[in-house]
Amino acid sequence: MADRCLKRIFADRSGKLKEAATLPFEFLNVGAINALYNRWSSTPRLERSGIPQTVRTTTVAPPAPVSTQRKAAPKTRQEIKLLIDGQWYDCAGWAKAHPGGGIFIRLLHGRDATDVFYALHSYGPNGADTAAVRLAKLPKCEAPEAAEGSAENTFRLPLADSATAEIPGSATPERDEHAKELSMNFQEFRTKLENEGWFDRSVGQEIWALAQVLGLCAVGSELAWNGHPWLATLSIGLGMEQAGWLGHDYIHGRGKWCEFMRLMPALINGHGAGWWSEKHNLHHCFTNHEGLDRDVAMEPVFWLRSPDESGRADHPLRKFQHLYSVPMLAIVFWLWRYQSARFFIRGQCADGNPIKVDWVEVGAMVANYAWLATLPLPVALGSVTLSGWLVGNLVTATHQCEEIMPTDQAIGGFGPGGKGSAASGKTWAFDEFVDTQFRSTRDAECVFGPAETWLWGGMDTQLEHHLFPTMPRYKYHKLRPVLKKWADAHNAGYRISPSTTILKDNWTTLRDVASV
Ligand code: HEM
Repeated sequence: MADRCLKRIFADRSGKLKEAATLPFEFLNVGAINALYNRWSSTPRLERSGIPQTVRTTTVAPPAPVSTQRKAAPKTRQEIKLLIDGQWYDCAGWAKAHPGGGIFIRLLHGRDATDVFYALHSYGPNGADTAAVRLAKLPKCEAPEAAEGSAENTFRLPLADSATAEIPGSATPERDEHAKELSMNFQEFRTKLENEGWFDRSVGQEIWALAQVLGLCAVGSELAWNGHPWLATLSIGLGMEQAGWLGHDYIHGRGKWCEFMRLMPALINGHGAGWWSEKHNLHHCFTNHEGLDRDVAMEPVFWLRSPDESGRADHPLRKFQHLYSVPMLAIVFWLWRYQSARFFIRGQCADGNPIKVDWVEVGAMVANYAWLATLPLPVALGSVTLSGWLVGNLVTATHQCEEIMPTDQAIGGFGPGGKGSAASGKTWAFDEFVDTQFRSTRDAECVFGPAETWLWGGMDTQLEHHLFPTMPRYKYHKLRPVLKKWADAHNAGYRISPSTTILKDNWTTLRDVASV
């Protein structure tokens, strides 16, 4: 583990990685300490998942300038290279087959993707190891060539040398340096949590969570069929709301159980896992980065930065956004239904590449509409509206009032040639993953007791979730003090506010931007 971190830090500028394990003590020239360190350095992650770790050799190959210098854009459209655990991988072929969609791989070209890889994938300790096995089979390669002076030379690795790199986006040299250190320490923290079993799922908790959703929907349906529309709407609405949070947990989760349960959101809410995963994971990888995170890209309906600040064209709606924001969020689940259906009908993912239609999921969505059709119309309409309104208000509250990161404007949002499409042939600039999470969200302290915590469905531990998306959500509250302690020790900037404050800050942000 430490090995992996050190390889990333101590790659030298000539492009050769030195014997990473000895490096931290090299300047002290104390051989005994080096020997001890070598003996004690922990097993790398791929080895722990049963995969031989070819990266961990005495002479680390290939030469990988994790530098630090600014790099050139890829020579050809096909060149896609990612750095994971100190090893460069040629991902040009893999991008086309990547189960999460090619967009994620292409956007990370030329960058250290270690943190985001372990955050999202199955790699052993979190229920499966498919992604780690796949990674070990990818062709290894050398780093993208540096070409100083090139007009395309506009990007940096996330762990760039702050003294020399030109840093686009919202990062500054000081912040970049801090982000680099944080990333290194975070990997050790993650390993510690893995070893302590934080990623293990509990059968009892899984059954209880599912029983609540099914119970509320079943009771609600019974009430609806027996002439109690108000109670039925409340019961089904809450069931759908809880299904939203539970589906979120399943889709992030790894392993057979979560994989199987990915159908649940389609069955209860008509939301497709494929569509949602792509949208939501863009939010996870590039949190609060304008142009990529669609959770903060809602103009002209919601403006999080004024046109003066963002340089984008204004719209008359902006002046009223704080007035309509809270009621308008009632359309969220309707919108997600529409977008899920459109995903299949268009057969395309965000970067325009064709998707493989999951017919079982389509069947589950059809079953959902069949169930709704058996309910009285006001109950069906009311339940979807109520659940979407609750989810919409809680989801937006945890990010909208936080720092918005103006990504390299050249990404151009989702317009033509933007979003890291194959045609763009360029490497993008993002802020570092771990640091971004601390800057882009905070935890909420529920002030109205357990009922409110239940309604938040885990979103009140938003920071824990963003750092460890594959961890079961019922572990997050216990993790909170542990994370806080770690964050304080590393000056990471852990933040928490009463839930009422967060909701108010969210609304105030909209009002302030409206009044500019
Ligand atoms: C280059 C090495 C990579 C390999 C071998 C790889 C492999 C995989 C595999 C096997 C899956 C299926 C789910 C799983 O088993 O975890 C997956 C899903 C996914 N990957 Fe990757 N991946 C790579 C890089 C990346 C990167 C750098 C990102 C993000 C920037 C990313 C984002 C995703 C997303 C969003 C999903 C979908 C998750 C879901 O459906 O819930 N992948 N990847």
